[in-house]
Amino acid sequence: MTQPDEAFQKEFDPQLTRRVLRYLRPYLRLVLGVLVLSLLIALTQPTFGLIQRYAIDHSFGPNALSGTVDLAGRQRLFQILLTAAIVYLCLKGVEFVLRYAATLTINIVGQRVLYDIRSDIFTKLQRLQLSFFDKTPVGRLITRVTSDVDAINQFITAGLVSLLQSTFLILAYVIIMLVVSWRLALISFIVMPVLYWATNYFRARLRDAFRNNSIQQSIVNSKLNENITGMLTIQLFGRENRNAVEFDRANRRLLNARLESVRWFALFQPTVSILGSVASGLVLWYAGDAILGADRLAGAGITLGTLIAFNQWVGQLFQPIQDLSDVFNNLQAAMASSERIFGVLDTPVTIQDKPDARRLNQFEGDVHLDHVWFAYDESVDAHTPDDDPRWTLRGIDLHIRPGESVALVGATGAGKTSITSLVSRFYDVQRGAVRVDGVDVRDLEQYDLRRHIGVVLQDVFLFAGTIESNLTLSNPDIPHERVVQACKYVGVHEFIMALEDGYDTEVRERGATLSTGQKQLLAFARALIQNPDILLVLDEATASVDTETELRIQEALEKVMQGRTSIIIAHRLSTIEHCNRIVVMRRGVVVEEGSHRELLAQNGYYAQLHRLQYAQGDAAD
Ligand SMILES: Nc1ncnc2c1ncn2[C@@H]1O[C@H](COP(=O)(O)OP(=O)(O)OP(=O)(O)O)[C@@H](O)[C@H]1O
Repeated sequence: MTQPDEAFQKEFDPQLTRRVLRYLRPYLRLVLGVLVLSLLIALTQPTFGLIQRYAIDHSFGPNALSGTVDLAGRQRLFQILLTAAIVYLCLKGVEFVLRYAATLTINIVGQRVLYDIRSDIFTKLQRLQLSFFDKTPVGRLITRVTSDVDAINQFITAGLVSLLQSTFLILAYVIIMLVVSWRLALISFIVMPVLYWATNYFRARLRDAFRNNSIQQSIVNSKLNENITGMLTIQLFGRENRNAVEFDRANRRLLNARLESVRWFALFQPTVSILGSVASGLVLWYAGDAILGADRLAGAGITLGTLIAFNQWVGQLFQPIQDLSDVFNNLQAAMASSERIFGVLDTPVTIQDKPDARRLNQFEGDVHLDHVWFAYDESVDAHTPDDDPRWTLRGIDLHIRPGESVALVGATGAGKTSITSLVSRFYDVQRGAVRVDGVDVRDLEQYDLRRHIGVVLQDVFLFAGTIESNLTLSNPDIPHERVVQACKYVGVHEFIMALEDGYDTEVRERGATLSTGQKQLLAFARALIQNPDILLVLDEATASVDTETELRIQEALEKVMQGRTSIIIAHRLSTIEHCNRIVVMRRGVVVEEGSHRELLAQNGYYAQLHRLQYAQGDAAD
């Protein structure tokens, strides 16, 4: 996806270039190979003109054409022509092999570097803390791993290599032309600076036009997407006409952008072609003058063969000059992409294991939030005043004993989910500590901590794969019997067996074909199979299921909670009445605590919430 807010180009930056070049280090031999191959290709190129020149001057020279050569002489001349043709062909064969080897090698290097960078980004993304993903849109990260990485490939194949190859070729042509006839060479070079400038100019205009094209295209795409997915709302609110006008505006901008690029494109090729004709014309005029015997050019050594060879060289010199004019643009585009890629790679990992992090094989399941103050905003620190509005949790004290079930309730945004995120150490607290089995989670290995915590998310995430692999999370050590046992336990076995391939049914489009309730039950089964010591359930999903499914989920939840420390977030208070303890939160603080009965008896905030929900329930009935 195009990111209109991101820069496409950046000035050449030697430091960034050095960092990209570092990725070439493991492939130094291949890079040297490309260098040698490019040099050899550059050397073969002007040779074709030389062979033709030799053949023409020796076979069709003035003597041969004047008719004064006898038959034996003619045969000898033909022999020369034949030899020249064979050498020409052989050399073309060599050129084919060289080009094949060069293209293959450079692309192998380019692709390997891409592979390395993609792996580096992926590894980094996996280590980065959740707060990074809160701030960075998914589309942008995907662009890093796809198009930005491709721009680095451009940097290597179209940038660096093209720079080398074009420079070698230009040097080879210029030297051979100067050696064969310096006068004709200088005449031919007159057009080259104009060609370089024109190519630069047109390519820059074309690139701008293409960029504008893709921006306008992405605007049209997102308008289409919005209109198609939101068609119900659009028709309900009668927004068709207004949306049509908006779409037409975007569509027209796309049309204009496309026409703009067509205009430049239509000018580009004819301009190059005219410049080529001017160069050929100049060569023809000057060489013809010399061949036809102008006195002032006597001794210039220009023959018919030289004329034909020069005509060819001039044409061939155009390509590397055009390529060269594009090299710097390619490099600049790659600069912007590399900067963005290194931006991700350099993001500091704030949540990481201490060198002496403790390992815990068995968890009791004691969870203690000890005077916890927490804010998502990274500019908040331990010294930020208590009344700062950026605090999400303000001095939470909550001790949950092993095997105890605690429900967190409160209005939306009160900080319930934040508490569960802190127990898994997805974020670090600014003040106080979160302790599991008496150990600060910051002193534990993250892998160990999370291995013992089972989380049932409100939006159950199903991966591409079978139902079974989704339940075991692709762990081959979990036997099928255990999976079936867990599914029977939470009451989802019959449903799975009714599917086309039972446990081997492929989950499509992240389980779009499964109902919310079914996904929730699968999530419970998954949690059971992983057998965690601490269970976090974010069960808002029950809010959107029917009463029967809710009862089944309720039953499954009770079973899953048995014997383990559980923290449950529920919006439906009926779900959590049976919990050992209910913690009521409001704006980041705990306002009430106790069992369902105790809280009702207190007649405070919980009782109020409870009354409200029952009133709603009655109204709905
Ligand atoms: N990843 C995040 N980055 C920044 N702010 C966040 C993030 N997650 C939550 N918040 C903010 O923190 C506050 C507490 O959110 P939290 O999700 O903990 O509330 P909650 O009680 O679980 O609400 P709900 O019942 O709606 O899920 C809210 O104001 C929310 O906007």
